[in-house]
Amino acid sequence: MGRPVPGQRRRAVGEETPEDRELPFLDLDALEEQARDLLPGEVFDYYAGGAETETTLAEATAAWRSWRLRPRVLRGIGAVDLRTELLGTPVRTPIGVAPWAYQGMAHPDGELGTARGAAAAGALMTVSTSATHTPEEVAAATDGPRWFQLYRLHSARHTDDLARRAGDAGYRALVLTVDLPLLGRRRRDLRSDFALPADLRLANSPADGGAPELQPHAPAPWTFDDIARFGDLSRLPVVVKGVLRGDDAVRCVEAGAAAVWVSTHGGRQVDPAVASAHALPEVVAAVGEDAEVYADGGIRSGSDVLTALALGASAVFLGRPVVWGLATGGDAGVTGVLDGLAEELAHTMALCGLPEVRSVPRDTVVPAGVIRRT
Ligand SMILES: Cc1cc2nc3c(=O)[nH]c(=O)nc-3n(C[C@H](O)[C@H](O)[C@H](O)COP(=O)(O)O)c2cc1C
Ligand SMILES: CCCCCCC(=O)C(=O)O
Repeated sequence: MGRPVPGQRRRAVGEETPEDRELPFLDLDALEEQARDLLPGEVFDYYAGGAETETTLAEATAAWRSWRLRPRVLRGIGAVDLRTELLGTPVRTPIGVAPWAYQGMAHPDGELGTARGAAAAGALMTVSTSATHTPEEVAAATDGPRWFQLYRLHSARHTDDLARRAGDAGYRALVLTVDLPLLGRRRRDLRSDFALPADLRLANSPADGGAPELQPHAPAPWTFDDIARFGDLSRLPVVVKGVLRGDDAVRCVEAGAAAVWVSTHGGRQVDPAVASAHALPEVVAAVGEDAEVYADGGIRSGSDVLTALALGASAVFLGRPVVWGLATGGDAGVTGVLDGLAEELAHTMALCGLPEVRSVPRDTVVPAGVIRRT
C-alpha cells in the first residue's frame, strides 16, 4: 500500500471505510459509489466521464441489453469451461482488463495492483502507455498474461522504443489505440480544469519532457502502414483498438493486424459514436474469418459478456469496473470484479445450455422485440 493516493480522503483511526464493507454479490454500482466516496471529485470525474453530451457513455450498457438470449434446454450442462486462447495466449477467462491510464491516481499500487489482481483471476491485462509504472516493472510484478497498449507520443523515437521494449519484456501482443488522434472533449474535465497531480509518475514519458500527457494533439498521426511497422519493431502480433466499422476492420487486417478491438474508448472520444454492441456484428461479418475480434464498453454483467461472445467476440475487456475495483480494494478489488463477472458468465452460460466460451453459437442472441421464425 505505502504512500497515500494523491488527494485521497484519509481514514481516521477505527473508521470503517467503504472498502471494509462486504457486498453480498458483485454490485458494480455500489462499487462505483464507494470509489466516488474515496477519490477526489475531479479524479473520479476523469475516470467516470465521457465526451461532450456523454450519449455514447450512457448508451453503452443499454446497447448490450438491446439483445436477448435464447437459452437451450436439456443439454446436460455440468461445469462451464471459461478457458480460451487470445492470439495464442492461454487465459482462464474471456474477460480481460482494458488499458486505462494513470492507475497510480486510483491506488498507490497503480498498475502493479491491477496486474496482480488480474493474474489472480487468470485474466489478461492490457497495460497502458499512460501508465505510472514502466512496462518492465509491471512485467516483474506478475507472470500473468499481458499485452501492451501503445499511444503515439510526441517523440516518434520514444514511441518506437516503447514498442520494442514491450516485445523484450514478454508482452504477448501490441495494442495500437487508434481512436485518439486527439483527445475527446470531456466536459467534466474542462469544467474542473482537470490536471494530473504534480507528483504523479508518468513512467513512459521521456525525461526530456517530449511527451506531455493529456495533450489534445499528437503530431504526424498514424496510418494503416504503421500496423506492420509496429509489428516488425515489437515482434508481436498487433491488435488495433478503437475500430467501429467493417471497412476499417478490413483495412486493418489487410495491413497486418492479427485482431481488431471494437471500442468507443468508453464513450470518451467521439460522441455520439455507435455503441460497441451495435458495431460488433458488422466488424465480425467483415473480418471474423481472418482475425480475432474483441469488444469493450459498458460491459457490466455476465449476460453482457455472453451477448458479446455470441455476436462473435473472442473476448471482452473492462475499463471502469476495474478502476473502481482497484480504487476501493487494490489488487483484491480487481480480482473481485473479474471473478465476480466470470462467475456470472458461467452461471448464465449454464442456464443457457452452453458448455464452453470458445464455441458460443451466433443464434444464442436475437435483437430484443424480434420474433424469430425458424
Ligand atoms: C479512465 C480511463 C482511462 C483510459 N485510458 C486508456 C488508455 O490509456 N488507453 C486506451 O487504449 N484506452 C483507454 N481507455 C479506454 C478503455 O481501454 C476502454 O476502451 C473503455 O474504458 C471500456 O469501457 P468501460 O469503461 O465502459 O468498460 C480509458 C478509459 C478510461 C475510463
Ligand atoms: C497520451 C495521450 C493521453 C492519454 C489519455 C488517457 C486516455 O486514454 C483517456 O481516455 O483518458
